[in-house]
Amino acid sequence: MPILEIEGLNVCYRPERGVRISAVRDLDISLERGEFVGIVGESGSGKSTLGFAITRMLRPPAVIESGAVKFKGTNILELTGSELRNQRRGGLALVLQSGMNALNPVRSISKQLGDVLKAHSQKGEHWGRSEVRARGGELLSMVELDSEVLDRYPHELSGGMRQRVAIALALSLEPELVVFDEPTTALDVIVQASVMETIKSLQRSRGFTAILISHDMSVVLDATDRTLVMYAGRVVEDQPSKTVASAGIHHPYTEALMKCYADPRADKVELQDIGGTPPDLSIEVAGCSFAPRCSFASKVCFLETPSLVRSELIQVACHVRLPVSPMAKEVKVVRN
Ligand SMILES: Nc1ncnc2c1ncn2[C@@H]1O[C@H](COP(=O)(O)OP(=O)(O)OP(=O)(O)O)[C@@H](O)[C@H]1O
Repeated sequence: MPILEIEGLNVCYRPERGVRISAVRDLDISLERGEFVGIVGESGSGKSTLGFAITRMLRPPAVIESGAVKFKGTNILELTGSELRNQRRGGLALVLQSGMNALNPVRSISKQLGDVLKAHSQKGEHWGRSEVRARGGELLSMVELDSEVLDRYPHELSGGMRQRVAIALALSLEPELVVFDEPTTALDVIVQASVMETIKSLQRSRGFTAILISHDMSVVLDATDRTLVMYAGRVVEDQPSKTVASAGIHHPYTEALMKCYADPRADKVELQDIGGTPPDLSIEVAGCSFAPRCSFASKVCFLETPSLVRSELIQVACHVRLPVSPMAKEVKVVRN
């Protein structure tokens, strides 16, 4: 059984003043145990909304309009607060972009760890000062930090150290699924690479299932087994990460994204912007959301929303690349 199954998920934001925004649309995703899956897409494509929905951390004005998020077969969207708290142990965890936001600025790291361990303690467990320090030392060493960090406050740590502490906190309850939402975006390139190495090695050694959310295609391709490309709240492509660079079939949006990133090993790099702007998610339009920016788009693309179609290991939602609609078979493909 997959560890995570998302079925027909629709999430929107309904602010008191302002328009309704449909951030995640008709999403179906399935993750096998131990997989490391990357979710990539431009700002506003719905990646974080999805990450928050998976870990049930969405707050108003976000509303889950329909769908299911099944973790080990249980729809976590139907759990009560206390059932959800019980699920956190050995369950789901979220690591956010800035370690500072995840940490309490006025409590030392050991106190914060103690808070988490006590809040989720199980029958027979006692989290006194020495137990917390022992477990804290173990967790910090897992993320390559010295145990003296236990006595520090978040403002005394560098950005990279804070992010490592946030990862240690997330792993303290031994989650089986961890969502990393832009875990290294706020860090400089060198620290970014070393924190990513730690995440990769922890994922392999501890065997948890992981989702890495990033706008950076190269980070996702380097770290993950499988890449999902999101556009305007939908998954438009699902490929094994190692074949993305060489694959013969792509969604035109993925192709455009790939042209925006530089391979640092390449002698010469030519970058192209995608052109146009992402769609206004407050307006429901027929057809493929990428069609107005797509140089291959044809009539059918403006009329029917394409669904993900499988071709061997690849899934692409595009009338032109993997046509299923009888209408799509008749259209003339326009190439630039
Ligand atoms: N609290 C909110 N209230 C209203 N709209 C929101 C809110 N949070 C996000 N949105 C909207 O939902 C859509 C998806 O946002 P989301 O943050 O999930 O995208 P993202 O791909 O994670 O972007 P980024 O990489 O910039 O974080 C966007 O149009 C965004 O403006």
